[in-house]
Parts: sequence; structure tokens; C-alpha cells
Amino acid sequence: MHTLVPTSIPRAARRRARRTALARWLGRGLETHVSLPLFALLLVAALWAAAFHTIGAAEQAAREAAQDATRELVDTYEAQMARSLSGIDQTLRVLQYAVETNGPGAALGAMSAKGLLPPGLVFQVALVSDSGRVLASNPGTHTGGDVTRARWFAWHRDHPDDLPFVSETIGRREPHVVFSRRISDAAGRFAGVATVAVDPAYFTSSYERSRQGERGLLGLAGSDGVVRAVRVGEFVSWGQRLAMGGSDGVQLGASPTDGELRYTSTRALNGFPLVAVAGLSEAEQMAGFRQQRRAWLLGASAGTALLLLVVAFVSAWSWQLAKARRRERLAQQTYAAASEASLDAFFVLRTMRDAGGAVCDFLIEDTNTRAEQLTGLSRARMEGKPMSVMLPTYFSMGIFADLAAVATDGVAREAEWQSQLLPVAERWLHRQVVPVEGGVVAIVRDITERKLAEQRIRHLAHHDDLTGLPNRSLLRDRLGQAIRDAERKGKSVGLAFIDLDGFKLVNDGLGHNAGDELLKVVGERMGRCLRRNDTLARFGGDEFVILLPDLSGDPMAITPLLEKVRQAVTEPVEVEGQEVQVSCSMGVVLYPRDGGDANTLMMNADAAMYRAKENKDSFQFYASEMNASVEEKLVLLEGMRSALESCTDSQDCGGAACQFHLLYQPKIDLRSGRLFGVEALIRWNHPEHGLISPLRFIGLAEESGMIVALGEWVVRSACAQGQAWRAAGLPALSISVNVSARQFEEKRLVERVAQALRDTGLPPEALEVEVTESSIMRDLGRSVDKMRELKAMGISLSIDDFGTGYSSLSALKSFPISRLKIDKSFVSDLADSADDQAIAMAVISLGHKLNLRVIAEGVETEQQRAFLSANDCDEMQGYLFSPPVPAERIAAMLAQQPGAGELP
Ligand SMILES: Nc1nc2c(ncn2[C@@H]2O[C@H](COP(=O)(O)O[C@H]3[C@@H](O)[C@H](n4cnc5c(=O)[nH]c(N)nc54)O[C@@H]3COP(=O)(O)O)[C@@H](O)[C@H]2O)c(=O)[nH]1
Repeated sequence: MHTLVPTSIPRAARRRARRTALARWLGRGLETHVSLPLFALLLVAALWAAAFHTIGAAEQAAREAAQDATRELVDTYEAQMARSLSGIDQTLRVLQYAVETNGPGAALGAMSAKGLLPPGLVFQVALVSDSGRVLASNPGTHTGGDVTRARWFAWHRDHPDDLPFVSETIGRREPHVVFSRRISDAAGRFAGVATVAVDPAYFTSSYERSRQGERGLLGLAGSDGVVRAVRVGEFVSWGQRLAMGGSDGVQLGASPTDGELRYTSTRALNGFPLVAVAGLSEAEQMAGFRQQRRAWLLGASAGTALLLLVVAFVSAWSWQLAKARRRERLAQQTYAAASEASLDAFFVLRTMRDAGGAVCDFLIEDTNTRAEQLTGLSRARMEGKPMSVMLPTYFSMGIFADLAAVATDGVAREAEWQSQLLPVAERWLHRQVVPVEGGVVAIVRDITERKLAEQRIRHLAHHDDLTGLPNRSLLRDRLGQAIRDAERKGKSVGLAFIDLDGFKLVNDGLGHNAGDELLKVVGERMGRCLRRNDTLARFGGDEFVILLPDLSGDPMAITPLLEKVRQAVTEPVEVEGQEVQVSCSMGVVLYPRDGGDANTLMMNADAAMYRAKENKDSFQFYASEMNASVEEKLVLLEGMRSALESCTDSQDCGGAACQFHLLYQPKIDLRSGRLFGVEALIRWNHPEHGLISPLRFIGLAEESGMIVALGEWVVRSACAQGQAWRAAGLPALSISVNVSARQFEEKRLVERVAQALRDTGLPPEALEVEVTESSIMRDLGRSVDKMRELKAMGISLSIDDFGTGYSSLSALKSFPISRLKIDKSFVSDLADSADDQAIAMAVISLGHKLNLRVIAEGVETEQQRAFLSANDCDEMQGYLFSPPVPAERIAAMLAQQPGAGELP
């Protein structure tokens, strides 16, 4: 089983791959640029085969024709020669007869008389005696000559037969061929010879150039092979030796006479030992064929060249076309793959026009899977159908108009819309329509997520993260809009700045989560009090703003709403398992009465809110004089800055130019009544306004951040003073400094304190840092770390205003502190308030349980002191013993105190 699977699959795959490769090669083979050259080669081969075949046939025909012509020629020549020879022989026989009848002497005369002698110019007739003497001749020029040495004479003398003899061509000046016959007497004895000498040219005179050409051959040869006369063109010759073939056929060969290749045929001439030879020059006979062959070859070559040229051109064109097609196919495949994988839907649409040429519809030519999902229609259904049939709603939705515009203008367009159609109802879509040849392509993308993200970002940019309420920037927009509307309609706009009272306490005491929760609840409650057109914005921190557009202008008209908001805020809220209660202070302005623009309105509402803050839990309409306090604040801040500069510039911390100085309030041990420490308290001696209470400027220093530098100055001054007392030999005492929340949070606090100690030389054990519960609770972890660092240095820590904040008891356990300070608000009514008594007793008990010392501040009366002593409170601080006093007074007190100086 396990062997079958791995072997069968690859084999099948290989077979498939082979089939695919074969199909691909076959497909390639069918392509014009491949098949056409192959076909052309076949065609060329066929053409050349036909050409060679035709040439071969034509050659054959030409050769046969040449042979036939040769044959015919030799036939004719033979007939001519037969006639001529017959005539010559006739003359010889008549001579024989004439000799027989008239005797040798009168024979020629008798013949001449009878007109039987042939013309003397061509034929020389002679009679020769048996002794070899020419008896008579015509013309008579040869008469009397001796011919005994002539071969023919000897031949006739020696052969008794009556056969004709033909001599070779003899004679230089007058060449001739001698035809002869024996003359015998009645007893058959040799009696002489009758001869007819013939000019050899006679035998070739029938040579016709028109028939035989310039190099044809016509001749007469003896059966001995010696040519008697042969004519080639104009030239007649003789004496050559021919190889006499045995047959009567036509031979092709080089003539021994001149080496010319000829078709030659011979005929033996009846009655004479002669052969008629006729020949036709092969070159001349085949010239026509060869010319034709040249023409054919040229034609075939030209045809081949033309064909190859055409084929090369067509193939190159086809190759280019195939390449383009392949590229197109590849592009299409890539496009198809890409479009299938694409998250975009596309529609390839062919333009349909009406009779007037206007775009009236689109034919859906191609789509993709995403388009199917978008339309809920299958591709098969859509493709080839008009858009009006498949997507009719696109006409009513204006999409068709858009597509038509692109098809008409040829300019791409894009648009976004929210679909109303299933299956993508409510989804946001983006379309890009681009013109293409004969139509348009629409690419549609689902941009819902992007739209939602944009909406989210827009919302985040304009709304508060925590409460979801409009933020500062949206409020500004809406306020601007409300002002413009009011101006147009002659109406009024209300704006209320709201600051929560007591929020800081919750936030610092219960932590940020609780503060956040409180803000959310309060925001919701305020929102419920408003009209639909009103805006509630969170301005930052615990500040909210209410915008009330479209008002009549009567301040009283919005009073009930403001009251409703105030009450809603005052309702208790449960956060982090605890019930807390806050109130709000509202500053209210009206447009156009209190300001003509958004900035002025907001500034004035802020000023009114600060005024309301003085009473808390109330709202305050803006009055022009309120801005004075804001200005005052600015003046105070500026003054504080220069005052601080004056102090930090002077080297001794308490130089004459320094407007700040410290007072020291003694701390008394309740059991021994001894002064064991002092609390350093800052004072500002303003050059114009006189002494300013820290209650007026510490908060401002906190707000502006100046508290860090101011606090550092206090620490350094207190340390310097402590060291000064020690240097003066006064009893040692502890000096405590107040560290406010922002100062406590500052990263370099520990470093600054350490530096102050180093610089002044005060031992760390002599310094105590007072922090409030709320300062610690802002960031419990870090606060504890910081306290531990201070503690590690030897510095003591105490919790100031204990009981007014929300520190958890479990956290308290982990604080590295040595002292709890009961807030003076619990001490002031200690004599009358059972609650305050209970709180004081609880704090004392708690402190002791945690091994802490407990000090009560603001002790003004003896009853308070007595209560505290009775309830085991450890220490006290207050006017009862001493208000904050200058350093010199402390020195005096210490000096008067018997045995003072031991730290508790
Ligand atoms: N961060 C800093 N805060 C400081 C510094 N100096 C002062 N302060 C804080 O300013 C608040 C007001 O201080 P001050 O006007 O100095 O009032 C202190 C005492 O004068 C006052 N006190 C003392 N005994 C009595 C009393 O018997 N009756 C009474 N009505 N008031 C009394 O209490 C203030 C000391 O309070 P506390 O700090 O809680 O011990 C005040 O909150 C200061 O903390 C500074 O340098 N840095």
C-alpha cells in the first residue's frame, strides 16, 4: 500500500507533465511563425522537386529531340548521299558501258554527245587503261596521267569483282574523292578503270545552318573509318579517322574532329563502302533547353527567394504577434490572477450607444469573484448582459451617469458612496472608473473599515476620550457656529464654565480610576439636563462647558437649567465602592452681552467661574469687574516670580532683598510640655501689598509650577536655619517643612533635599518632611518609594492634615512615616463636636497602633489640649503655645527651656 502511493502519483504527474509539454510544443508548432516556415520549406522542396522534375523531363525531351533530329538528319543525309552516290555510280556504269560499246577512246565522247556526262566542275570523269594511263577525262586536264600508284587502280586490277571503290580524299590543291569501277573485257580480264572524282565539298553541300547550327556535323566516311568529307559549320575537312560504331543509333560523344560534344548518327550507304555521318552539337541542341532550364531555375530561385522573403516577413510578423499575444496572455493571466486575488471588485463594461451615439447602457464583459460578492450575482449571470438588466438600481443611484461621463469624456473619475443594496447594504464603497478602448473599467473597493476608522479618528479628534463628550476643539467650532447663527437670527448664546468642587479630593484620595469614574457619571448627569441642540463639552480635568445656542437673551431664562445641572452634580456618586459627593461652580456668560467673540466669552466665563468658586456649589453670571481678579492673579504670579528670583539670587537665603522669609511654629510634647521641634511656614513680604498669606500664593505657585523652586528655597532656608541654631549651641530640635503635592511628585525632590542638607550641614535626622495624604495617594507606588528614599537618608516623614483625605488604611501601614498630624479642622471643634472628638481619638489610636507619634495642630484652647492629653495624643502645635514666629524667637524659647534639646 505504502509503495503504491508514492510511485503512482509521480508517474501520473510525470505523464501529465509530458502531455502538457507535448501539448505546449504542438501548440507552439501550430503557431504561424513555426508552421509557416516549415510549410514554406516543404513548398520550396516541392517547387524545386517540380522544377528539377520539369527540367529533367525537358532535358530528356530535348535530348530525345536532339537524337530524333540527328536521326532525321542522318536519314535525310543518307537519302541524299544515296541519290548522289547512285548518280556517281550511274556515271561509272555508263562509262563501263560506253567503253564496252564504243571502246575506251570514244567512250567519253559518246557520253558527252548523248549528254550523259555530269558537270565537269564537280565531277571529273576519267577512263584509265589497264596500264594505268588516263585515257580520257572530262575535263580533259588529267588525260595522259599515270595512276598506277593509285590505290583504287591496284584494287581494281587485283579484284575481278565489279564493285565500286571509293578512295580517300586526295589532292592538296584540288582535293577529291575518287569513285571507280573496273572495266573488264569480254573475257573478264582487267581492261581499265572508270573513275569519277568528286570534290569532297559536294558531299557536305546539303549542310543547312538553320537546321544543323554552327557546330553541326555532316560528313561521309569510308567503311575504313577515314573521313572523306566532313563539314562543321562552314568548315569542310577530311582525312580524320572516325570510330565507327556498329549500331545505327545516335551516340553522344566528343567528336574526334574538333572535340565538340555531339549527337552523332551514322548510316552505311548501300552499294558503297561509305558511311553517312550526321551530328548535331549537343550544346546547340540543348541550348534552348538550357536557356529554359536557366529560366526555370531562375524562376524557382526567385520564387523561393520571394517565398522565403514573404515567409520570413510573415513569420517575423507572426512571431511578433505571438510574442505580443503571449505577453498579452501573460498579462491577462497575471491580471486574472491579480484580480481574483484582489480585494477590489472590477467590472469591465463595454459601452452601448443609442442611434444618436449617446451612451445608453453598458454590457458587462468581465468581472471577478469580489464583484460577485459585492453584487450577489454570479459572474456567469452577469457577463454578457447589459447593466440595465443586471444592476438596474445603478441607474437610479447615479452610478450609470458617472460611468457614461467617463466613457464620453475619457477622463477617469472616482467617488465614494454608501451602498443601499444587499448584500453590501450600509457599507461604504469607493469606485474608480477609468476609460478603456470601447468602454470603461470600474474598480470598486469596500472602504467601510477605513470610513469607520476615519469616523473614529474624527470622533477622537473632537471628543473626549474618557467621557465621550465633545472636546475643547469641537466646542470651539460649535461656539463659533452658534455665534454666527445667533448673529444672523438676532438671538443669544449661553456659555457656562463648570468646575467640580471637591473633585481633587476624590481623585487624590481614591485614585485616578475613581476620579475618572466620577467624571463620567457627572458628565452623563449634566448631559441629561440639556436640550438636544445644547452641547456639553469636557474642557479638561474636572472642567466642563455647557453651550446653549438659540437663547432669548434673558439670563433668567437659563437659570432653571443651571440649577438643574448643579443639583444633578451634587447627587452622591458611588465610585470604587465608596459614596462620594462633589458639587460644581459655574461661571456663565451670554453672547452678545458678555462678549462678541468666542475667546472673550470663554475668558469671561472662566472669570465668572472663579468667582463662583469662592462660594462653591453655585453659579455666577459674569460681571465686568470680575476680570480684575484674573488680572490680579496674573500680577501676583509675576510678583512671585520676581520675588523668587530676588531670594535665589541672594546667597544667604534670607538676604535683605529676599521678599520671602520663614516663620517657625513650635511643636510641643504634650506630656513633658517641652518644645522639641518647629514647622517652617513661608511668608511673602510684598513691597506693595505687604505681608501675603501662603493661602493666597501657594495654590498659585502649585498651578504655575513655581512651587518646585519655591519649595526648594524653603527646604534650603529651613536647613540653613536649623544648622545656624545648632551652630549657636542651642538644643537640637527637629525642623519640619511642608512639601506640596506637585513638589512631592517632582522627580528630583530627594536629590534637592539631599543637596540642601549637604550644602547646609544639617544632619538629616533633624529634618522632617510633611506631606498630605492626597499628595501620597496621587501615585501611591512612587510616593512610597520616594518616602523610603528620604527615610533611608535619615529624614523623618509625617502625614499632614490627616483625616481630610482618602488614604486607605492598608496603604498607611506601608508608609515609612513617623508621625500623623491631626488636621486643625478636627481640633477646632474638639470641645463641642462629638464627631471631631471621635475622629481625633480614632487617629490617635490608629497612629499608636502603627507605632507612630500623633500630633494635633491648630490647638488654640486649654480644653483642646486637655482633651488631647487625656486621649494620649503625643504632641501639639497651635496658637495656645505659640503662633509661627521668626527664628530669633525660637532661639529665645529654646534658650529659656530647661534641659531642652533632646529629640523625642
Ligand atoms: N507647601 C508649603 N505650604 C506651606 C508653606 N508654608 C505654609 N504653607 C501652607 O500654607 C497654608 C497656610 O499656612 P499658614 O498661613 O502658615 O498657616 C499655618 C499656621 O499658621 C496655621 N496655624 C497654626 N496654629 C494654628 C492655630 O492654632 N489656629 C489656626 N487657625 N491656625 C493655626 O496652620 C497652618 C499650618 O498648617 P499645616 O501646614 O497643615 O501644619 C498651610 O496649609 C500650610 O501648610 C510652605 O513653606 N510650603
